[in-house]
Amino acid sequence: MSKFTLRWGILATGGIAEAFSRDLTVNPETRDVKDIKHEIVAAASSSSASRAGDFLKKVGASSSAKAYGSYEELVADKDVDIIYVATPHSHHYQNAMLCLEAGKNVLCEKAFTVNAAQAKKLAEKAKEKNLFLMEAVWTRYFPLSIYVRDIITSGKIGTVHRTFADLSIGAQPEEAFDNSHRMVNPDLAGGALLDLGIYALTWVFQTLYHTQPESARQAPTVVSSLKKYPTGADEMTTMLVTFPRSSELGGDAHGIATTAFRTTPDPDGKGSAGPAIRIQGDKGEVQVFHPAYRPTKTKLILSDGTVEEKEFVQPGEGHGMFWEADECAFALKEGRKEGKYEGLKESIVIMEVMDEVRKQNGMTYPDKIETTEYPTKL
Ligand SMILES: NC(=O)C1=CN([C@@H]2O[C@H](COP(=O)(O)OP(=O)(O)OC[C@H]3O[C@@H](n4cnc5c(N)ncnc54)[C@H](OP(=O)(O)O)[C@@H]3O)[C@@H](O)[C@H]2O)C=CC1
Ligand SMILES: O=C1OC[C@@H](O)[C@H](O)[C@H]1O
Repeated sequence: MSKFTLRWGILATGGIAEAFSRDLTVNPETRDVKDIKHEIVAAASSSSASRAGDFLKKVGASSSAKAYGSYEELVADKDVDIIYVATPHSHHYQNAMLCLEAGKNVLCEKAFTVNAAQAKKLAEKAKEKNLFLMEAVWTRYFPLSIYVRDIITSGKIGTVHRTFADLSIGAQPEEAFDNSHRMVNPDLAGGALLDLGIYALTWVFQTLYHTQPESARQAPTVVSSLKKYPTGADEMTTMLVTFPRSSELGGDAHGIATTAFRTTPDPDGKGSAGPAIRIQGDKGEVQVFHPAYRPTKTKLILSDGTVEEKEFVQPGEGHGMFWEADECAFALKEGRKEGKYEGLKESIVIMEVMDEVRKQNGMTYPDKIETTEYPTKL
């Protein structure tokens, strides 16, 4: 069988660019995916071509892959089908727009942009240019997430009324990050909300919004509380998200999404504290264990006494980012322009929730990273 080959360009050479690129080099057959292939054909570093070259060697790309010392050169490469944007959140809008303007399909790291206005502009540009664009929320594409969503849509736990989701990391930020680190630096759109809260929201949205019939999906309202870190970014944020639903679908549903640096839902690293995510229906609940971004364990508990625990062992080598990469390949092969398990409308609604949370709590970022002006030099 001839395989569809997706030729990747990697924009930036930091931590997640490395993890993602290594996953691209894992043979898809090790996860039973037979009809697509990934190839890294180029990488670019904003600092130097030699850094990009070292990166390509480190991740095991082919020796023919090209190394660029600017993102502009990468987007001009005719051999690149899709670009993975792996810069800090502050830069996603400018970098993704650069790719789209150059006619490239894009997979852009989370949080998609700094605000919803930027996300909308990217979506419009992708549509205008007939290009694929997806937020890289890798968790949505895990077999575990597909299993949980199937439980919900099959009605096994009845009507789902509420989801609790916590992604907190149990780190002392003063020790873990200096003030210029992207996790806490407002110039890089740092803070728990955009970096980690997005995963708590992912669980709330994929269980209370995405699992609804498309015509019934309505943007939620939110009330929130946010605690700031001395840099001005947030270190702890909690959101109560209410999804309006008709009475036939069970009436309103509540999502409680929370995130923090200093605490963790898994203090002993063994799950003794219980699940990080609880999806509650009127016939039972599904629990998902920490960490919300890369969970491997679930527990289904039904009111008839059924208890089913499941472990999702990662097939073969790799980190698990290949599932979202595969989705990009399938989408391009099939001519789809958006991700199957989180389209652009949903990414925008989630950005709107985060905008509202920041507004309610007076958390702003510098104008130059909130702007939709393109190009803007950062
Ligand atoms: N899906 C996931 O599990 C994860 C996702 N992420 C997301 O990936 C993105 C990048 O995170 P991560 O890889 O940890 O970050 P790093 O700081 O490790 O890397 C970011 C890279 O972006 C480039 N860059 C361009 N401009 C800047 C700038 N002004 N400051 C810093 N870096 C810059 C640099 O590459 P170069 O010099 O080559 O241009 C740098 O190496 C974030 O949006 C984050 O939310 C992060 C971790 C996990
Ligand atoms: O996306 C992420 O997931 C894992 C976390 O450790 C990281 O900070 C975050 O960016």
